[in-house]
Amino acid sequence: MRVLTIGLGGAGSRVVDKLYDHDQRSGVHCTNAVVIDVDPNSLLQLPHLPNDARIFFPGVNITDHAAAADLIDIDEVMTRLQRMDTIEIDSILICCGLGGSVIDIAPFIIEKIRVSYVEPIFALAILPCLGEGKRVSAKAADDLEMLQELVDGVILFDNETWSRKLLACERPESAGGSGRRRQPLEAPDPRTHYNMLNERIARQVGLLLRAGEFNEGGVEVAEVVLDAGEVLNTLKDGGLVAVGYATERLPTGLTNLLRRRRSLKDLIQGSHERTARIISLAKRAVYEDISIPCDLTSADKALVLIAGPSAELSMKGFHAVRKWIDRSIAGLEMRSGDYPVRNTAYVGIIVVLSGLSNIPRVGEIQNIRADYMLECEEEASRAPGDLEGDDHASSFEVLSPEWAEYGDETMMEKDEMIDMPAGAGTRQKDETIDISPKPGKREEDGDLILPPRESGREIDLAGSASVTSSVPAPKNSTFDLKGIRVEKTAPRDDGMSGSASFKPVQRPKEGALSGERVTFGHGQRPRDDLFDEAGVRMHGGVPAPKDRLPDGAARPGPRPKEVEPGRGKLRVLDAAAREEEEPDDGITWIL
Ligand SMILES: Nc1nc2c(ncn2[C@@H]2O[C@H](COP(=O)(O)OP(=O)(O)OP(=O)(O)O)[C@@H](O)[C@H]2O)c(=O)[nH]1
Repeated sequence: MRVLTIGLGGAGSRVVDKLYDHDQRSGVHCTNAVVIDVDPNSLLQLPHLPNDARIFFPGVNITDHAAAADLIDIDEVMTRLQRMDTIEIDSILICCGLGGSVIDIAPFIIEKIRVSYVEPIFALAILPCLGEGKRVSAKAADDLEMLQELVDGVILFDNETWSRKLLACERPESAGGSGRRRQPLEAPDPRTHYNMLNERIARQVGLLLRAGEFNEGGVEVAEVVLDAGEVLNTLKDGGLVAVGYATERLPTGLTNLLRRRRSLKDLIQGSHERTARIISLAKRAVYEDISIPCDLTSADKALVLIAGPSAELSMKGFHAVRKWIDRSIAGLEMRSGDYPVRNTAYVGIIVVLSGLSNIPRVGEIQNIRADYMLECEEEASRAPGDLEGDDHASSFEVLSPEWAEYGDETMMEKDEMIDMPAGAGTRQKDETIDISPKPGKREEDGDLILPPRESGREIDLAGSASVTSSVPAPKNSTFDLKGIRVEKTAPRDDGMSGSASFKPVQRPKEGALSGERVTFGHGQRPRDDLFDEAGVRMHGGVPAPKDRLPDGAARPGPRPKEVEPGRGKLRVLDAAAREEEEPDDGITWIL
């Protein structure tokens, strides 16, 4: 699908930068990108976007993050958008971090975009970590509700879940793969940490955006598997959306080659392995490697896409997965396709669940908001006038000294990014600072020039002044301490535990979909013939369907057409080099 991606604020800009990078490397070129921010350092540090894709609105006092949205001139943004070549786009994707300040311009921008564009607008929204404090979570809950009303679908990514995953665990790369393990991640700096999260987002969402597109070596593309319309229809009117994405490295090496050639028995065995691999990948995509943990049975629509070398794409496994998802979701719309990719060492699967009504983390931030509002009211009744100060404190009290130190370092680094005239340390108050992110930048310099200050105060470009002073620390530094949960100062236990109502996501018992011959337990599923067609049966550990889960009689009306898997071929460039670059689960189809 051809998409115009718009990044708002630090998180949105960095995510769009990553999406753009993946798109360029894939050779598909289906992404137009533009990012908007009031923090010059955040824009300067984006490694991939061209300069004219960065829109900077300088503020009089950029540490006043509450006013970030006031600084942005929506008409100027629209003019820039209209200058872009967006004639062929299928949709618009607004990327943003919930709980930030630049997201406040979303309603104004979306309103204007609706006037000028007919394409559907989606949002890719990032939920903050719990450790960022109750105030951020509370604002995130507000922001999410605001977005839901404005756009056609909100794809969610949860920083909390993925931060834990990336930081804490060391788990096998894959059950049947080469056995490589992820390295445990120790004490990452915020930049690396966000970079890892953004890489994950770009893989999950980027591939979905490219699902119906092919690279320029189009002659090798035999057939479209899932076109943009299928992806759009899954996301559209979808409310909240989660994207699951799991990959597995295929066994390689001489032993594997010999084993394959040995006998017919091995061939049959190989076929079983391929089936089991697809099924176990689907399980992982839905229950583990999903952008935000959710209840599969509360989804309205689903889309399944498997990809990898065509010889490794077991149709039996694919059909089993399709049936499983189709029977599990509450709604009626199910789309699927396969996506043969040459020269890749990975098999992967994407599962999109949309129209989700049960997402524990969303419930959690809503509860935190209620809790936080109560606290604010109590605070206000105790000491009216002090609330604002406390408010600021609540966002920063969770920061440990190490991170605070890092924050200062980061800000110093950010200062270094700014190209200041000689003698910057003693610069005059009216000096104009020209920040040129990259040599060669010509056209858009106007956006990256801070205006002279009127008052005698110096502009604090990095927003670092208030961190070390008695003034509350600034919130809009590029890599501030957000996203990192520090147990020591996390919100009060009682506050959190009282309010967070986690409904555990239903999971099947291990082995439920572990292979070809799996059987149903008693009373768990509405129908016993679930996987009959594919010769696969399920154990009883699969999540029991909710009331709305369809059984034969409960599904009214005609079923929508289910997409039959097609066959397409995507040329993969330099797969070996990509393997070097992406030692974890980087499937080479992104090239
Ligand atoms: N995944 C990811 N999340 C981020 C990143 N940067 C920030 N976030 C999250 O997004 C939320 C909003 O942060 P930003 O987008 O930087 O905020 P902003 O809109 O630029 O404005 P300020 O709040 O003034 O910084 C934060 O609370 C973090 O949880 C990033 O690079 N990747």
